[in-house]
Amino acid sequence: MESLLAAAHLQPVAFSPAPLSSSTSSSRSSSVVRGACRGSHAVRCAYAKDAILYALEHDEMFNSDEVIQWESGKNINTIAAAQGISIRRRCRPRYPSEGTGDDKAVPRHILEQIVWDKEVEVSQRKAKKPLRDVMESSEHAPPVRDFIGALTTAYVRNSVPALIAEIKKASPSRGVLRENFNPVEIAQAYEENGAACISILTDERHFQGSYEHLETVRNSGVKLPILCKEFIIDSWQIYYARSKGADAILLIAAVLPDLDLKYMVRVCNNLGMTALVEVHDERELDRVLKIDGVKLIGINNRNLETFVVDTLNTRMLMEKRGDDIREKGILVVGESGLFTAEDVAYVHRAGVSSILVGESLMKAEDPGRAIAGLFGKELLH
Ligand SMILES: O=P(O)(O)OC[C@@H](O)[C@@H](O)c1c[nH]c2ccccc12
Repeated sequence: MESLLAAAHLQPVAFSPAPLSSSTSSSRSSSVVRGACRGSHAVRCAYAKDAILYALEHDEMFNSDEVIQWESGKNINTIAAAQGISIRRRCRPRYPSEGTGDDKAVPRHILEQIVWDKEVEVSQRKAKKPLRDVMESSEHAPPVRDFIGALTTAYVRNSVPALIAEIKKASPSRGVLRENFNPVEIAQAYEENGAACISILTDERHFQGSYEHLETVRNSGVKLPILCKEFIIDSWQIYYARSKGADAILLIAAVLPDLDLKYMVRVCNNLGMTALVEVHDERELDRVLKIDGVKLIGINNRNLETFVVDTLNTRMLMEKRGDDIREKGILVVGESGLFTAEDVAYVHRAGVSSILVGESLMKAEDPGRAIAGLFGKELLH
């Protein structure tokens, strides 16, 4: 404890990533110290000891957004807004001595609602399984499968965009998509019909998904790499997804400020996973193109705040930034609102080499057979 308190005075602490392999006592100490570094200078000094005690007691690691708050003295929502992010974080109290200040706030749209619900969910999950335990479980997970490799091979094999086929029971925009829902049967059908990868929704509250779906599909004998489709707001979730067998994870630029994105991409890469970084507009795409280590970008045709879907979005962004993307060797996934072979050909012409499809497959009587309909031919696998 002495050394922790001493270390807490060696401020400012530059941002450094959290421990990536295991939670040793020294790595734990450093995260605790970073956790202590919050608020204005005065607040920081007054709370340093409290914060360390609190962090030790709760075994909690703080995320980069909190470090930026401390470093800049600005609230995370102010920082995020300056980057064009409209999602406000709920700012729950960290220390017993803090108040929330925005108890009466109401979410402005569905994405903000989802993120706020997610903050509650994640803090409950973390309380049950602290970071060091989840990191340890992730070390015993089944080996990571090569998500990007699977996309590239499928693209070369079929000369049409590689398919990431989604398993999604419901969505906030469309309600329940499929009553007869057996994730393993659907995954097997996707595999038999030439999908390159599988995406599985794990959010329970808004999509009726679960990590159990992911885990059972991963242990079912299906060989395709799996994307964990989540609303990631905390690196804890990445380790958790890995511990359940995920090979790739979604990071949404509309939700995560730059430093969180950078940090989380790095966590994914260090775990051998693929980060699919999702953008919806030019500003988000430009932010993401500045981040080192991004290998896969998803262009979402759906605006997550309004649900409006327009495939023109993929074309427009590829026209504007396609050269830059190709130069960096980044692969692009066209996401959402793809129902017909014409839709797929359209985004293919726009320059994408992979697509992510959920609704049109989930609504089909036979989701496996529906794949051929999407491409106008059977896929080889
Ligand atoms: O069902 P669709 O329109 O084919 O879309 C699939 C996928 O793109 C969509 O589920 C999605 C894209 N980005 C997301 C972020 C969170 C939840 C879901 C999504």
